[in-house]
Amino acid sequence: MATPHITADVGEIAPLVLMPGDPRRAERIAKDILDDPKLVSEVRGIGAWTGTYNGTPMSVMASGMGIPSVCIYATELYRFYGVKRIIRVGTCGAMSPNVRVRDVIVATAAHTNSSLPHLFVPDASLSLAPSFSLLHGAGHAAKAVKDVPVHFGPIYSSDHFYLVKPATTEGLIKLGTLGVEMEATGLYATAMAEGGEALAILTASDHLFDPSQDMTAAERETSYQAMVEIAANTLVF
Ligand SMILES: O=P(O)(O)O[C@H]1O[C@H](CO)[C@@H](O)[C@H]1O
Ligand SMILES: O=c1cc[nH]c(=O)[nH]1
Repeated sequence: MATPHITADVGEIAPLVLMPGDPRRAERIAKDILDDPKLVSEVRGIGAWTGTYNGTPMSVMASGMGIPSVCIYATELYRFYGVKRIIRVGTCGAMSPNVRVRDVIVATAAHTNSSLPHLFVPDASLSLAPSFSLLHGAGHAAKAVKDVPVHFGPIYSSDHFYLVKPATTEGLIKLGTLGVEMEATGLYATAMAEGGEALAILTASDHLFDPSQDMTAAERETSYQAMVEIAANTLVF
């Protein structure tokens, strides 16, 4: 059975999924960490690979950029493919002065400027949070990573990469927000709506206030080792 955006047969995508935004990062991650990775869908260039991670079936599939895109793929995976757990492995801009480029952030909540939290329930703005069991697992998995700082805290999902409003950034930082990206809110909302589990783990690819260490486009595709190690071990925790 295919969906409008995935051509894999049911059973060809594992219940555990790693989901970067970038399709090229997805392919690299799949080939790096999965044994015997097989390409099972590539509609619109969004590749999905399935193999095993330390003997457990696991898939890697990209989400594309932005909340509408991640909502499409996550909904189809939870609703039609029996996926149980999705962990986003993305890049973000660091906001907090305590986070440096290349640090890892585990998103304990996702603030947003998107209208999505208002769409599911009339007259309510949902609190968008990851599943507790994945967050708990990430706490354990992060302990094995010694060489990269791992921060736990809220992040901000923005609908516009370039619309950075100083007053918004300042207010978010005062509330302890660690970084900005574009999908976690959509993934957390979709998991709640579809009865799945979700978490976002991010690598800071740039800093809003100090561009001196910012990653190049190539580094954003390839610098993911600590984040992916935590995410894969959390999926199987
Ligand atoms: O690196 P990925 O996972 O795509 O994540 C970040 O990068 C993209 C913007 O450049 C957005 O998708 C944002 O969320
Ligand atoms: O969405 C993103 C991703 C990386 N860096 C940013 O500033 N924003």
